[in-house]
Amino acid sequence: MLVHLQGPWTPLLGRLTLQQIPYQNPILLGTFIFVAILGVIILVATTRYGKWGYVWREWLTTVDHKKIGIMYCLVGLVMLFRGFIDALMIRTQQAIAVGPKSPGFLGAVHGYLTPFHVGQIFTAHGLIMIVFAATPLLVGIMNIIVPLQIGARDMAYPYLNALGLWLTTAGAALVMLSLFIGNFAHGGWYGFVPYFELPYSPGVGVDYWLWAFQLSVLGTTLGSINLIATIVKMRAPGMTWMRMPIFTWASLSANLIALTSFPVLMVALALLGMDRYLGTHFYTAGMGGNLMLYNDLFWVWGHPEVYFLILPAFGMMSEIIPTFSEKTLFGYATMVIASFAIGGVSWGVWLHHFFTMAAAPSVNSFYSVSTMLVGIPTGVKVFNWIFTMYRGRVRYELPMMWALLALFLLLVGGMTGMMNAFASSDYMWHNGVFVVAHFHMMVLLIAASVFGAVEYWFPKVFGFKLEQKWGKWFFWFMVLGTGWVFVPMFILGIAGMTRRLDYIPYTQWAPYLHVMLVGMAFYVVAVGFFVAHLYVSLRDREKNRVGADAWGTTRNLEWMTHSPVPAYNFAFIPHVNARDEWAWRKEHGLAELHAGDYEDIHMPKNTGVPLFLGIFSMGLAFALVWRIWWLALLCLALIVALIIIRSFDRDTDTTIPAQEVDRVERAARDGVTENGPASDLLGDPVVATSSIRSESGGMGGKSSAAQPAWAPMDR
Ligand code: HEA
Ligand code: HEM
Ligand SMILES: [Cu+2]
Repeated sequence: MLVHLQGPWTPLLGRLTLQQIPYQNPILLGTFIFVAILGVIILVATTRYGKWGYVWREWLTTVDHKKIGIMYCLVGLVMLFRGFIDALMIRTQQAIAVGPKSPGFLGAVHGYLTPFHVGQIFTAHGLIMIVFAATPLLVGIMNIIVPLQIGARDMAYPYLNALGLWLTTAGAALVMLSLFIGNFAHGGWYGFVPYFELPYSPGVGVDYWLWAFQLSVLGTTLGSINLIATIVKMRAPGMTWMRMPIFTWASLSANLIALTSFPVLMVALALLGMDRYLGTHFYTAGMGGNLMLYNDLFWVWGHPEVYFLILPAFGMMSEIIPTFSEKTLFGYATMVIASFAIGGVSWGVWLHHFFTMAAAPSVNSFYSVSTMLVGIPTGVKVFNWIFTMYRGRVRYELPMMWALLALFLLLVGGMTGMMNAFASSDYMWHNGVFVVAHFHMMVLLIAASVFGAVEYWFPKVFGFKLEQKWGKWFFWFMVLGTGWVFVPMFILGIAGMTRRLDYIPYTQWAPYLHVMLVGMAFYVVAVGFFVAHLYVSLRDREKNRVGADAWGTTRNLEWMTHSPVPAYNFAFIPHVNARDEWAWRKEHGLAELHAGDYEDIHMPKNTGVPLFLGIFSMGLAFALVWRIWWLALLCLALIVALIIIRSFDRDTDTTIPAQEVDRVERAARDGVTENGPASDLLGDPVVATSSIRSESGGMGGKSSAAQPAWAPMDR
């Protein structure tokens, strides 16, 4: 039998005892066994196929923005799955635990989860979905696409880029670890004071929440510095501000929001940490602290954060809609202005998250009006997209379908957001599921844009298109799930159902809760179709190989270079002549490939330092959660030492020789080289074709210009 470990070693492990491992909980035990088996399979497979060297060289130590972006997306996808399982558990619990006679299992009075578990689940779901699923997916896509769109060879700070990835991953891993060692916070994703203070939440849950959050904040802030610097400083010659692709604009505005708001959250969490660890009183009413300070600081980040998420999603829609309407984007300049207007106003609306906290009516009115103002620039965007489609040759391929779903969700989420913005109506349903339904429309809009963007840019990154059949099933079941889960939620919200419930006494609400469970079944089927979509796409990838311009009607620079993109992105840095440069080149007959006298290309060199900084940061966070002071000091010392050692390292770059560039270019152009085929990102031989293999047709019908144009001016 496992017993509480007592003895001279106990102080060495801080608060950590064997009892903290929830082996009595069958759900967690099952999850642990599943994860352990999966882990062993991956380790054995990597060893069996001798891939450790490849994984280390090509991925773990990489500073290539494309690979870092892919890894960000993988982290986001894994966490999206975890967050989905959490949602499934909440919905199942609420469908069972309704009515006074509802049954109880596994030690719960109603349903199969205790209130403590339900609390942990919605807290983890909220935090994971926002900072470890949506954020990494968006940052990942920005990482891959922005340098390509501006004609750069990498990000401004490739090393910092890898560090951002590994810090975010460390935070995500910490949340996952809390499943199996200890527990997670159960007071909601945005935290409450004084409830999250030590006397009221003495366990490790809040500490896990605090440090995981803090690691992701650090990672995202570093990422935003990098993206801003890249966009400002690394644009190809000729790319003036108003020639910048719209997704790059969206990324710039989003990251300006991130850079100015994330540090506020860092401070908010640091002060809470000081309260918990050092006994200060920033947020307690006694000793001169102020409860409202936390709410203000948190939401001064929290609201701009949602626009940090939505602006890149808008950027994705703004790329997809013109391509599949075979037209240029309507109202480019107003799109840019609207992004910055949304970003600017986002600073002055945070109080709408606590209209009910008894501020003066004049204060509530101010924030009500400022919140509503956001509808104007957002509306500008909506009309611009509609006018882009108007009289265009709209092709309903998968990326476009996702973009249109996103547009629809924006209308529903936006209008219900406006309803929240009235302080008077918010008084009725604040803390209710109407608000939850509002923001799920918005976050599912982000998910829809991300899926659209993945469909859209996948061929650029991997060299082949995703298949369409299973992808469409996946799409339609997502639509079904969204309708069946969130329409009843709006109704229950108006009926007065509050959020975060583990038990619902009103039997009258049962039908709605059961309909929502059916919606979850649609989502589960959708996940199955998603897996089939990926599997079939990978299996049939040779059939779906594409040339540079995968969709035929693309418009920006990223479509000018090969698919998959070579390590150096562009053999020659392109010279930009127009907005929609690639469309311009196609129109001017400049889409022909010219081999040239390639030169050596100077690139950043791989390094394992960011990975180890991530690992030691996670160790530090874990030690702080459990108050294992020696481990905390050790990890801190290792982090400082690594930073110092790295700062003396002068050997941080490398050169791709001209012959190698020539080989890769020729392989991509002709599919043959003297030294064998070039490699793609998956490590397989690329058999690039000299003609495009897209079914969608090129500009004006049949596929035309497909290959990169290294025009003489591109030097
Ligand atoms: C990406 C995420 C995202 C986005 C984009 C938004 C966008 C908006 N949100 Fe939402 N919101 C959240 C995520 C998001 N929100 C989250 C996560 C919470 C809760 C957190 C928590 O408590 O856990 C929340 C909570 C929340 C509240 C607090 C409710 C409460 O706690 O009681 C309020 C109140 O005003 C609000 C309002 C709005 C408004 C007005 C918009 C606007 O930006 C919408 C603008 C869009 C449109 C209006 C549609 C398009 C426009 C037109 C077609 C033009 C014509 C229309 C008009 C001029 C009106 N949101
Ligand atoms: C498959 C899709 C999803 C489903 C079915 C789902 C379901 C739920 C449910 C049932 C809740 C609890 C509601 C309550 O308190 O009564 C919830 C809360 C929440 N969800 Fe989702 N969700 C989904 C996707 C997402 C995504 C993609 C995000 C963010 C990017 C997200 C962010 C949140 C947040 C922030 C909360 C609030 C947590 C809290 O109260 O502390 N969800 N979700
Ligand atoms: Cu808000």
